[in-house]
Amino acid sequence: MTMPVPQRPSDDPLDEVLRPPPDETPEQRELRLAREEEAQRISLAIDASIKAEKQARKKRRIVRLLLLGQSESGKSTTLRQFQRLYTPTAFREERILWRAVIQLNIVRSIRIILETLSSPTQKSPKTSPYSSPRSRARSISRPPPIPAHIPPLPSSDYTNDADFGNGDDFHSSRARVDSGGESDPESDSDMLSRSNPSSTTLISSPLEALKTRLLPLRHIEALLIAKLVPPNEDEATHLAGPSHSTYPPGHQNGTAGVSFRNQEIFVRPGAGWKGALSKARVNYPSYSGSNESPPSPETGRPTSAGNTGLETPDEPQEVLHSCRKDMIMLWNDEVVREILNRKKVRLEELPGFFLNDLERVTSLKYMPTDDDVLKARLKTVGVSEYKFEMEVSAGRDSGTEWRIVDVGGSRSQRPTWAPFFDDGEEHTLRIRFLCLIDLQVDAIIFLAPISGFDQVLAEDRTVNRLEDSVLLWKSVCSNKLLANVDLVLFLNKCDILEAKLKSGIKLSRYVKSYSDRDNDLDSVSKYLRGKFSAIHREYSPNPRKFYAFCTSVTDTATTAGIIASVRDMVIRQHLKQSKLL
Ligand SMILES: Nc1nc2c(ncn2[C@@H]2O[C@H](COP(=O)(O)OP(=O)(O)OP(=O)(O)O)[C@@H](O)[C@H]2O)c(=O)[nH]1
Ligand SMILES: [Mg+2]
Repeated sequence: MTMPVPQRPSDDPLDEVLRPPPDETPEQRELRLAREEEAQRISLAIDASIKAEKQARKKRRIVRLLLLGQSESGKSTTLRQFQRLYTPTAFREERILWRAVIQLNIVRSIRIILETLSSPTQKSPKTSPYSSPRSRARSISRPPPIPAHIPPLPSSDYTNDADFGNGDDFHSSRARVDSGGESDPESDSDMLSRSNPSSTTLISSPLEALKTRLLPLRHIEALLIAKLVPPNEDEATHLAGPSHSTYPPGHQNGTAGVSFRNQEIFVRPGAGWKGALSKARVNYPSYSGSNESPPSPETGRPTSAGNTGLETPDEPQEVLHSCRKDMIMLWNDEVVREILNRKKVRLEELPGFFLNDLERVTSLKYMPTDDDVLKARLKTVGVSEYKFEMEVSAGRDSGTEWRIVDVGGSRSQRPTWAPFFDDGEEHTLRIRFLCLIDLQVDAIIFLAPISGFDQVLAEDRTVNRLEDSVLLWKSVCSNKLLANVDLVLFLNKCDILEAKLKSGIKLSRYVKSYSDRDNDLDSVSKYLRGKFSAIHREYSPNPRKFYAFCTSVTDTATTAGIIASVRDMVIRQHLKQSKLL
């Protein structure tokens, strides 16, 4: 007699999951088999690419760096510094492409000034030096009757100097952003118009006349946006929603009635926007890398970096050139400066500031210098990897392939970092696996712009920038998946920090624990470095070295030395890891 053998449950836990459903129809079966085949194909392709990558890493040196930090922290600028140092020829050849970005940065600065002048402001003290009759008498902006109906300027990126006293270390963690105090829409117009009370028409004032003369800037702003932003990225022009234009009404073009005060033009990292510009670029056969571009044979002056067909060649530069005297007059006007000061609009500290170089950068023969390229501002969205091999001229490291991953740092962009260290969803596992384990990030450079202690995030005006950086740093340090990745901290924008401290802005006003320590660069940067170091020590899953530098990544001389140290450190780490492969 034979006994029935009981069915033993499988030892493989996946068996249960993978077993086809008992009532599967022939069509469902076919579908399932096709899906399994496709999954198998993808899996094999991934395995092949992992293998190829491993072999490549063994054969030649591939060093991978990830740049992290909040928006405007200096990630893309650091990337440009690497490119400048390691692929100088390519960097130099690309400088002309940055001219369009710089043109847009200039237009934006001028627009901020005009909007600031048109917005109502707080009551100034009776003894305000801003209303000195002498300065008014010398000013171009003497009698503009500012229309009272113009809506207030959106608050600047700077927090008010209120004591928020919420128990946190950061006074401004829930910063009140709008300028406090009593609103007095007439105080600027008082200041600007008292010397000519009879002027009533908009056009009768020098400021309004000047605004009218600057109208073409609005047109080139639209052109430049069209040129820099690919057609499928048109949300770039709608980032913050429209607000009222401060250009005089009636001027019709693509952006009529809409102000771009609050929005920033962005690009996805990678060669996309450069490609679009360079395809249209006129070649300069005799270009030798001097600071001036060679003239075009037909016109005797340089041609533009790009031509989308919307413009005559180099139209933005021609317009900027023809408006330069007015822009210079506006920026150098005493009363204008006083109003900007009073409203705490510190353009010099905003990214993409070129107003002190207007004569040079609006010249028809203008070719951006290395420093200009580093100062230009173009926001990043998405995540992208830049590969570059060191040129022979870069010295002993030539032949090493560097892969630098740049990400967009604004809050809406941070979910895109997830593949690098999110341990959440299962579908990200494979990507993380690729990025961190097999492709390996050798180090992360984390940028914390410590000059932002009195600023709020552009995308969330309730959050202090320094506090945001600290929280981000904490999450990077504590991430288990990054436990073996070296972290390098750049306490960045030290040049701006120094200027702020020198101008009398006190760190202790925003960071309570700083109390009455010296308010100078050395003391402040040491203090903040200590804070970041403590977080690193406390939150790192495993003990690891702490590398920190006080940086101004727009400064080529100091940054070259720092990048050399980082490079040596990363290569050492890389060699250590390759031995483990
Ligand atoms: N003065 C000064 N400006 C800096 C420094 N670092 C960066 N900048 C400027 O700050 C602006 C923002 O820098 P980016 O490199 O674009 O910032 P990012 O981190 O890439 O920002 P997102 O792309 O928005 O994430 C640029 O105009 C830079 O020139 C610095 O150390 N000092
Ligand atoms: Mg960027």
